[in-house]
Amino acid sequence: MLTLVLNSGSSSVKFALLDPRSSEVRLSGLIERLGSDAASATLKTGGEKKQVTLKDGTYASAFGLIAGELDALNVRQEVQAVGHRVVHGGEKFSGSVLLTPEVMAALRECIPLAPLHNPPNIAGIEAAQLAFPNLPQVGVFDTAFHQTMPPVAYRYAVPESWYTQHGVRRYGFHGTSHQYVAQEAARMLGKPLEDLNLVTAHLGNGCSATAVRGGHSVDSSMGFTPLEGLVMGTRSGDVDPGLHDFMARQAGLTLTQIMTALNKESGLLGVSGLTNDMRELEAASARGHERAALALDLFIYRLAKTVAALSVPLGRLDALVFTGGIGENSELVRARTLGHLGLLGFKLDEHANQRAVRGQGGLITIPGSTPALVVNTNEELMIARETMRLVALNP
Ligand SMILES: Nc1ncnc2c1ncn2[C@@H]1O[C@H](COP(=O)(O)OP(=O)(O)O)[C@@H](O)[C@H]1O
Ligand SMILES: CC(=O)OP(=O)(O)O
Ligand SMILES: [Mg+2]
Repeated sequence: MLTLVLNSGSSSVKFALLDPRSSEVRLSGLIERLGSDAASATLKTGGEKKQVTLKDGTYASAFGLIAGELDALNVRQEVQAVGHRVVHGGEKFSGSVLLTPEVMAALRECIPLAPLHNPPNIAGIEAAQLAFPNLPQVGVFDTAFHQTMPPVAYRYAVPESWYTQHGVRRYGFHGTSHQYVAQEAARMLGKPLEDLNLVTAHLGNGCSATAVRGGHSVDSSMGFTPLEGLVMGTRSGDVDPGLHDFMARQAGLTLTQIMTALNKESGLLGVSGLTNDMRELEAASARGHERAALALDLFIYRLAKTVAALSVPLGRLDALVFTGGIGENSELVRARTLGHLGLLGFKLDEHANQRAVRGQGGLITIPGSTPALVVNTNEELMIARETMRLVALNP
C-alpha cells in the first residue's frame, strides 16, 4: 500500500512515494524551476540519485514525469491515494479533507489569504487529478494543527469587522511539521506528549515557532499569512505595519512592490545582500562578510526572542525542539540561539550539538539544563498517514 505525497510550491514540486505503515520511502524527488524552460528534476530511488530535464516547465509535464517514474518502478497499481500539502485552509478547514469539487471551490476562496502559496498548491492538485484520475486525493493543511489556538493568540487588535467580515486573524503554518516533531520529541524524552509543554522551531526557507501544550498548538509565530514572525530566507518576518505607507510615499513603491520586497527580497537575503541559503551565509560570515554576519545575528536574536515569548502561554517550558533544514543542520544557529536563552535554563552540550546532524537528531543540552533537542521533521510521512486515514474513512 503506497501513498504519493505532493508539496507543490511556486516554482517547485517536492514529492515522495511512501508506505505510511512502514514509513519506507520508495521514490522521492524535487522538480525545480517550474514556469521556466530550464525545469529539471532530481529523483531518488533506493540509494540512487538521478537528474532529469523536463521538456517544458508546466505542472502537466512535472506530473507526467512522476507518473512515468511510477511506471518505470512498476508500482503504479500499488498507489492507493495522493496526499497534498495545502498551506492555507482559512477557518473552513480544521482537518484534512478529500479534495472534492466543493472543497476545491472553497480552496479557491482561500487564495487571497495566501496569494503566494495557495495558487501553486491548487495548480498542483489539478495537475495531479488529471494525471491520476482514478485515485482519491486528500488535502492536508499547514493551518489545521493551529486551530486549537485560543482567541487571545489568534486575534489581532484590529477592528472586529476585519475579523468577522474578512477573516483577518492569525492562523499559523507548518502545522504538520510542528505536530510531528512534538510527537517525536515526546518519544525521545520518554514522556507522554500530554504532559509536555514544548516550543518547536521549524527553520527551513519559511520559518515559524509554535507553543505546543499537551500536544496542541496554543500559539505560533506566523499569523494571517506566512510572512509574520521570524526572519526567514527571503521574508522579513515582523515589521512595523506603518512602513508600508511610509515606503509608498517616500520611495514611490506600489503595494505590490512592497509586498514583493517583504516576501522575496528581505530576510537573510535582504540583510546580507548575498544569499538566502544559511550554509552560504555561515561561510561568508566566517570569512568576515559583515552583512552576512548581521543577517545571521538578526535571524538568531529574533528566534531567541520568539522562543522566550512563546514560553508565556506554556507557563513552564519542558523542551525546545529544532527542526527544518536549518534547525536540523546548523550547529551554529542552535548554539547561538541557546546562548541567548540562559534565562530559560538552557545549557548547551557542545559535543552533542556537533553530533546532532541530519538523520540522527537528539538532545543537545547538558544534564540539569532545560532540554533542547534536534528532531528531523517528516511532513511527507504525516501527510501520507493522514491521507490513508481519510481514505479509510471514505471507502
Ligand atoms: N548543513 C547546513 N548548515 C546550515 N544550514 C543548512 C544546512 N543544510 C541545509 N541548510 C539550510 O536549510 C535551509 C532549507 O531548509 P529546508 O527545510 O530544506 O527548506 P524548505 O522550507 O524549502 O523545505 C536553507 O537555508 C539551507 O541553507
Ligand atoms: C508556510 C510556509 O512558509 O511554507 P514554506 O516554508 O514551504 O515556504
Ligand atoms: Mg519546508
